[in-house]
Amino acid sequence: MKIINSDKIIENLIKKIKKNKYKKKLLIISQINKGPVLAYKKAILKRCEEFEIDVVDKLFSNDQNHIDIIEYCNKLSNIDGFIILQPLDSNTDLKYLRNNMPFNDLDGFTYESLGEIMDKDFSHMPQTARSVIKFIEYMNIDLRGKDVIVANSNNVIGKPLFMYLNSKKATVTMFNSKSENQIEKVKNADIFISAIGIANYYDKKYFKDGQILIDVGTSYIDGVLYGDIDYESISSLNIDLVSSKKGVASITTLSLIESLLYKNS
Ligand SMILES: Nc1nc(=O)c2c([nH]1)NC[C@@H]1CN(c3ccc(C(=O)N[C@@H](CCC(=O)O)C(=O)O)cc3)C=[N+]21
Repeated sequence: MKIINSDKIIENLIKKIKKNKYKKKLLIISQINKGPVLAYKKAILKRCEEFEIDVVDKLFSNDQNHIDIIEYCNKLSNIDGFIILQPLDSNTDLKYLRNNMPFNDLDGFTYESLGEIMDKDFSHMPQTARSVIKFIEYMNIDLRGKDVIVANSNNVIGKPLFMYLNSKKATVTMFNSKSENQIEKVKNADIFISAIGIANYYDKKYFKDGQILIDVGTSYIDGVLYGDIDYESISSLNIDLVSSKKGVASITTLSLIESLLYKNS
């Protein structure tokens, strides 16, 4: 098992970010202030401080909703990009927000961005999917003709990655929670990308020599980070692995900032 870590990707992203000469302002919208949302916000704020990027960190309360959010946004000026940290409160209408957010979309949120992705324009790709692509590019993987399985079917990982991989002429299978015969299917794949969020779910019986595995899962149990794949059980296989540690999650924040600085519309 060979572990591919993010060190070099991070180094290159930081170099690129430091080259930027223009002052930029990021809008972060959230409605809950704990768990993974808070963890991500703190990671973003820390990097923004490091790179002297202005931030509007706006936390809405649970009795506010999409109308309050859009009203607030329409009064703001000089925003260069936004991210809405999910989930929002269930009373906040995502559809309304996807139709009405007035700023540059950095995390594949708006219907316009989602529509572009369907049309092979990946400039507003969600950052988690973008970070998976950064690893694929870093590993120099030729996707043409490859059998790729994506174990995730949501709007920020599975569906955008499906469109991207398809555009690169891979043969893509997207799993969902009802997918059957997974062992047989995963075993026959060239590349397996997992984001199910169940610790150590995929073990040795799913894999074989020569495969490339990208584990996007991050489950915390008693403060310890686990991926979807049981690394210990596959350690003797000849596999290239992007593990959950020093993996996809470790570059999403920098990728977000890269998009803020270099993708203006
Ligand atoms: N619209 C939206 N997009 C998201 O991508 C999104 C979201 N909402 N809601 C919450 C979850 C959670 N999530 C995290 C990502 C990185 C760290 C994190 O800690 N990153 C560290 C590094 C961690 C490591 O080194 O592995 C960093 O970037 O410096 C935490 C949490 C994103 N999410």
